[in-house]
Amino acid sequence: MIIQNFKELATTDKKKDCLEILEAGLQAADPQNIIPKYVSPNEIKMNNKIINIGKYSNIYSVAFGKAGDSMTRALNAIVPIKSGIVVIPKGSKSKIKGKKFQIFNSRHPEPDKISVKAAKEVMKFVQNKRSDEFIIFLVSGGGSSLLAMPDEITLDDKVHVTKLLLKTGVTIQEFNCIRKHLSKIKGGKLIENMKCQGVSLILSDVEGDDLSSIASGTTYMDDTTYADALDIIDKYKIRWKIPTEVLQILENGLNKKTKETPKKAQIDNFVIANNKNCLEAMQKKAEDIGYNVSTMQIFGDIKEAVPKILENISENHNTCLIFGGEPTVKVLGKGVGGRNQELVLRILKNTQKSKKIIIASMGTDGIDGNSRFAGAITENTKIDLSVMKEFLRNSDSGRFFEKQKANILTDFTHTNLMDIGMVLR
Ligand SMILES: O=C(O)C(=O)CO
Repeated sequence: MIIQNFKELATTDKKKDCLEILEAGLQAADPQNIIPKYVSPNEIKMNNKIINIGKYSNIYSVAFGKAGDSMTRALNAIVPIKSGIVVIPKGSKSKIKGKKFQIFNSRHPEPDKISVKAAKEVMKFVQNKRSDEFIIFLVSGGGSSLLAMPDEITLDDKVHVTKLLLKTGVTIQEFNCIRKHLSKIKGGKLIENMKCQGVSLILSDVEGDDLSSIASGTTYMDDTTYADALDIIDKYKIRWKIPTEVLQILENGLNKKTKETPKKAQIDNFVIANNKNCLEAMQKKAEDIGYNVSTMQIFGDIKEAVPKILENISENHNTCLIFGGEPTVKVLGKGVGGRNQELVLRILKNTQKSKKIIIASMGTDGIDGNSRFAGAITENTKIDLSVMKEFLRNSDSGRFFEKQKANILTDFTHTNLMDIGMVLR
């Protein structure tokens, strides 16, 4: 079981069903179940393409992102990896045994000195490999913050811009467009001077599996420009909050004083799993239990995502609306909580008059926003509207559900395929 407080939360049959369906989604997101589908000791098979890795003199791995440790363990169990690097978030403990892999625990969602150290090591490692050698990159969301190589700006400025963008509610594509244009490693720059061959196996946590956005396209390329980065800054009217030095870098790029990010991919980048795989596994589980299932994905502003979910809730019994994706939230107060807990609270607030339902949502990575929980599960019991509004006003949904003992606990799950949730009747 990945959900650690399953028993405590499963207080009714319906809640138990709901938790079992979530659990199926989490299992589908587990790299231990994903990597063996595509990798064998001598081959990587993907999209009708076969890469013969057996012919290289040495095989190495470089993993960065929330799933880095688990992806490496799964790969290392199949392929004879000579050595590698793993960069995962602080607090998520590596389960790798032995000394073959260098492990870095850097900060997420804002980078820290370890992110810079790890980026330098990864760059050196990649550039040192010979043409008869091969690197398997294992990429997952979170990678953008875990590897940082600020370009002509200080780490403090990079952290400042990251915090600002996180609070502004920009989309991940917009966020990473700016990050790629302030970095010496993102947007394909990591592999620009690589002499050996390689492939990138990717867990997608971005809408439409946009390769140039997942972990900032570090092993891919960039399809955005300096002009796009500045347009995003103006769209959200945050120019005045950005340090002059940072704006200068972007303006220099716009005026062609510095080179654009790479526009052509050098190696194959394959998405080996995405959020839809979780939803499919959840649908199967729910149907096996006996529910009529519908599925949908939600992206964009959480306030617009909620009405879409409400519209799709069935009035019939034994129905299950499964949703995935990743809405964005604007952080308002100094509360505790993440977008999943907030989503559950918003649905709860809007279904006070509806027949009995179970509402749940969680991050497949196990950590929702600044809370220590993955998400929340609740029944639509009557709650004072003003109380819910107050918690929402302070972005404090985590504390709201803590009081109800309704938070879902998994700890770091060592994967990241966005969010999963459902409304079950
Ligand atoms: O860029 C990142 O690190 C993300 O989480 C999105 O992939």
